[in-house]
Amino acid sequence: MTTTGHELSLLGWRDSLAADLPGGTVPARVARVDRGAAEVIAADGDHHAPYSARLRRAAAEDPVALPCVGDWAAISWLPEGRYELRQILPRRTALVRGGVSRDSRGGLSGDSQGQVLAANVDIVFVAEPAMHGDDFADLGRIERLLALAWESGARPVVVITKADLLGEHLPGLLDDVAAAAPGVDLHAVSALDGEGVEEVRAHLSGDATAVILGPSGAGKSTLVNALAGAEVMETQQVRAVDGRGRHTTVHRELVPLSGGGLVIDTPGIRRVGMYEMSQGVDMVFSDIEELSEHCRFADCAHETEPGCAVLAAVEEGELPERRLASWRKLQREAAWMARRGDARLRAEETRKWKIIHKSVRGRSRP
Ligand SMILES: Nc1nc2c(ncn2[C@@H]2O[C@H](COP(=O)(O)OP(=O)(O)OP(=O)(O)O)[C@@H](O)[C@H]2O)c(=O)[nH]1
Ligand SMILES: [Zn+2]
Repeated sequence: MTTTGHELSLLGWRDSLAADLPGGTVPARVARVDRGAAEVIAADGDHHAPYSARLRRAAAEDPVALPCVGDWAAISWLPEGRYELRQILPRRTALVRGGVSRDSRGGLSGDSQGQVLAANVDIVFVAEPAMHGDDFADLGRIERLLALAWESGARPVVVITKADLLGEHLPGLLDDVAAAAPGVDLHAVSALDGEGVEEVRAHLSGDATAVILGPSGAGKSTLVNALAGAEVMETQQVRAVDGRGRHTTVHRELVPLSGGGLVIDTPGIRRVGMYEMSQGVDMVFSDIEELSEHCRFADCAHETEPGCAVLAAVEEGELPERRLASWRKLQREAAWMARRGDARLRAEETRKWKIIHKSVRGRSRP
């Protein structure tokens, strides 16, 4: 490899990926995707890299094969004087949208609705404002985003933003949030006075990649700017000179931070609410899962069953009623997503059979 390992490691490169790099290619990290091409960051600079014909064919079969922000890609320099994105390297983690399902080996496949939104993400910051209008932080929304985060394979971290708006009530709120997010690191930040920003940044030390999920107005862009120590979100137009001396303007959704680490901030991820999340829900509500082991009936739904340890915990004030309601809601939603996924798989099977039948019929005709 002709690239300098040092710079690549700042982009989150892992040496284990080198084995999957085809000959004649160099690695580059996808900073943004457009139809049929990606903006990538390589050791020698930023490049525009249209997809190879083979990659386009693979993506037409399965949209999960499409590059997404955060992917590591193998790019090659073509004789006609441009880069081509030949293939993507195996993903460590993937944030996916509904329509994508995981097979038993953990591989992904998707229908036309399916999409991988970000790849190789280590940390999901779940941002929730301490105050949103006149309301306090929404614990149910935190639980939902945590489920999505766990599902991706990345580690969630809860960030309560706009902490300055709460004053003396902050510790009380943080207690409630901690109860809604067992086993998850929790930080309160105020971008106004810089409070807590260093603690958040510490999660990114080295080469970790993070995404920020949270409602509109949570202060996500403000936080990214605080982490970057610059107005990256407003001034995303980065002029760069590529290896061949041409100037390209790159609008990045993957932002390398000067102090190490990278943050992904994309409109697509912000807007999306539909992911597969049944395993994620179990992770978020690990306290309820634990309690349910003490229910009299193994298949207890914690509704009206006698000897229900979950209902008993609510009764005794150990488990907030709100949290049980939130679990029910997300369970229902996850079950709905799963059924939808099953229906999709069945439809896909039927379609394949029809094609096979057609070709068989076609062959048997004289
Ligand atoms: N008081 C206070 N206000 C903040 C803080 N952080 C952000 N804000 C304000 O909250 C508003 C929304 O901030 P943004 O960073 O644009 O929020 P966002 O989450 O990126 O919003 P979308 O782009 O709509 O998703 C802006 O007016 C910010 O100035 C904070 O720590 N304290
Ligand atoms: Zn029960």
